[in-house]
Amino acid sequence: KLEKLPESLDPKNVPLGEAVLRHLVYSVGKDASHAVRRDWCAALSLAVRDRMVDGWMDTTRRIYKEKAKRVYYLSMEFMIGRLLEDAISNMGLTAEAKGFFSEHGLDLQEILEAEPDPALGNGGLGRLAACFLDSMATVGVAGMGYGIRYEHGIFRQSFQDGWQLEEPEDWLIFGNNWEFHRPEVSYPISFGGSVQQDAQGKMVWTPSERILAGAFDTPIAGWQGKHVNTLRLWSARSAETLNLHQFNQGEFMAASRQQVLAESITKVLYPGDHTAEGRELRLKQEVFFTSASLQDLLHRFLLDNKDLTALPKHVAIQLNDTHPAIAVPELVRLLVDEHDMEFVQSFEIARGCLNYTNHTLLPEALEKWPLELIERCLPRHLQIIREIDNLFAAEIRAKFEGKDPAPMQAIDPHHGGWVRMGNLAFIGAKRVNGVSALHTELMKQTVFKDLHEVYPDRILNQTNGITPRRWLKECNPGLAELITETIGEDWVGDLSHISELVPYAEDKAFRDKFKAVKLENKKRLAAYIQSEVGIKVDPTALFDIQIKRIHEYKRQLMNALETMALYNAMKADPKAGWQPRVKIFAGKAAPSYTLAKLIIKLINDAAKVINNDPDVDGLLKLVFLPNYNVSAAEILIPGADLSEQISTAGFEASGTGNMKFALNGALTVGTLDGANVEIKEHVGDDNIFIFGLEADEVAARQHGGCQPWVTVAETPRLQEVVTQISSGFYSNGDTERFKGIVDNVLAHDYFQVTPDFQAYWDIQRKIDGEFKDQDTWQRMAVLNTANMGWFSADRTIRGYANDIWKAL
Ligand SMILES: CCc1ccc([C@H](C)CC(=O)N[C@@H]2O[C@H](CO)[C@@H](O)[C@H](O)[C@H]2O)cc1
Repeated sequence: KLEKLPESLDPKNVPLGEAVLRHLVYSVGKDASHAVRRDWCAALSLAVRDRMVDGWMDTTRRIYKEKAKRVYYLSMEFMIGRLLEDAISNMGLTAEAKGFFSEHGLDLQEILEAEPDPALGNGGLGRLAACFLDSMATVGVAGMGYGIRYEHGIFRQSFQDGWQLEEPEDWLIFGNNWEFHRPEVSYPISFGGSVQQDAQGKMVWTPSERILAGAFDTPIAGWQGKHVNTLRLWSARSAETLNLHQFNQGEFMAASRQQVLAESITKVLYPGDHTAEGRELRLKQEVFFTSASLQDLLHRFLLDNKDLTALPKHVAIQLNDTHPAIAVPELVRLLVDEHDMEFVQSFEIARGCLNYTNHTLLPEALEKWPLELIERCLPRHLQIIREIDNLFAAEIRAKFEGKDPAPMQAIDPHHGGWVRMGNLAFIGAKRVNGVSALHTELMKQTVFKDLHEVYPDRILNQTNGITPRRWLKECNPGLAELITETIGEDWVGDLSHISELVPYAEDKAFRDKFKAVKLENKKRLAAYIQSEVGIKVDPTALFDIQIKRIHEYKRQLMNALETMALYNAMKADPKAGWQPRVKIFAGKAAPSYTLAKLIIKLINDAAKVINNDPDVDGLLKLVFLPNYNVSAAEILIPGADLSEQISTAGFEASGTGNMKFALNGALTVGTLDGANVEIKEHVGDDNIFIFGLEADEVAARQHGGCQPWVTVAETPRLQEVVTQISSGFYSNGDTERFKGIVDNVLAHDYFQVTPDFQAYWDIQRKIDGEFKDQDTWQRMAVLNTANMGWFSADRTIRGYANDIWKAL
């Protein structure tokens, strides 16, 4: 009877401003005259959330009614960024919100910036998951994100004398206005103990540790709020309550020991991007959210289905890399141990639902857990993994005479015994995909070569994408308005329409407007740089930006070395008519990654020298912005002229920053790596700057053993810079400080900086020339924006839905 609420309660019938004021007073408990920006931010968030709830319930009701196939996206990371501007835009409330606040002399932009940025991810993988949530809700997939509600996301980065400092990130300190706590949704997660066989021969696991997973739901509205899906994040708490007796004895620590231990599981995100640290707590985090998610989706399935053999018809599960790969034995365990199903049938059901996406080929990023740890923490899962390996081996022996299954199995008995999560995920999945065409081919030729031979149709490609809502409509309103006034607004919901801009590349008037928008964005970025690091940059200079996690394969070092060589050349002849450049870096290094942290220090030390040298004032500035995150990217990307995508070919699985820059009218300088290859195919060879060794050449050199010191000696500009660095030129004469970098480059140079340096220098000089011819440059820039339609995450999600999930 209460299904349909009285009209008067429908938030759509209350002007947004009134709803904001009502929440300010009755939800936030502040009156307008004393409210600060954060209070208005909270009130506006609650008012906008109200508008999403009806759509949310409608979507849920529709999914149940239509028995739509459900998609569950399991990810250890969701780098969702601030949600308010995105929700306002997707719900079509931007104008109304702007109007209300300017009416009251308040600036909506300032209120939006009062929202904390929930950095629940490290980098590409986490942000992709967030873009996918937006696209699944926009395209109308019944998709649900499952992850961890970390109390602390990726660390806050600051610099002390140029060195990276890490501090805990505190996104929840003022509460979270978007989530709904679901205390009634709670699942037990078990660890340790032992497994016995009962009289009926059934395996019974008696865990030594049990904690509870509690659900927190965040509504995810798609474009125009047509569909509102759910992001369910799990938080750990103890199954036991406080030990009151101990507490009264004053043993406060002992009394809350269980609570502290349990809550530590969802306390903080592991900051390792590409380095599997192999810590027990990390394994527990992976098991915790995976088990809670599988228990929850089975519970939901059984609400209106009885026959678990039908699960694959109604449910598709996507494993975001190997981090939730324990899902393979865990789903089998739940079906066998808790639903009394037969082992082989349970494995078939699990394999019918599970799909695995690989995001990296870096050996150190491929997770493998010590057998003894799995034995100790997950004795029942290990039994099941062994049975899966046996089933797999039998299948291989049956199908491939004389083929040894051992190298492909999950368990590697050698070197003390390991469980290889990549193999486990591959064996337990129906489909395995890479994230760019090149990466998927390399997966077949390298890490999964033998598995690909035995399962030739299992691997397919789904090239990454980005949501055009956050990464154009919201972060670059100037360009969005220009596009909409030129070709209408259909591009927001369907980015393939943006190709209607192609003819305007030939339209001088349009190019000038395009350029004017870019200049405004560069001025905004210049103000941000001034406020963040106190460096004044000229918005008419060429803004050359490299923003991403710091990693040797992403080659921030090669960019820094080229910058130092440019500095030398400018100093040698300041009047040579140089194209003024602002080199902008940003990105975090994993705290344990010393070489990456040393590269940050080198760039900061070089900046001190270059930015204070009057000889190159107005010609060259070097900036390293602290604490790069989603919100910073939303200011940096619209203000870029040049996008640095210079990874060692074969190492960047896809990249997604490359897509964001090109969509916002920046030109790419890059290698034929990851999705750069496909960006080149779509924007055209003349509208991108490609250089360097290709993946097969890199592989040949890495296996062939190269002599980087010889290459340096043969590359004068590089030699000069390397000599300067090792002589202490950038370190007040301290010849030791950057020894780690110099020795590494000269001796190993595994990531091929030395052989690619000259080509990189040459193409940068070519770019100087091209930028001077602004008409040509703007034509190329318009053609980049106009040809990026395919890189919408809506296209990617439709690919997953049609080729993998069968869910549309
Ligand atoms: C276990 C530690 C760990 C943590 C995160 C990861 C991620 C897979 C690293 C990552 O973010 N990979 C990036 O994924 C993006 C989305 O597909 C790609 O665009 C990037 O090329 C890839 O580096 C590996 C290992």
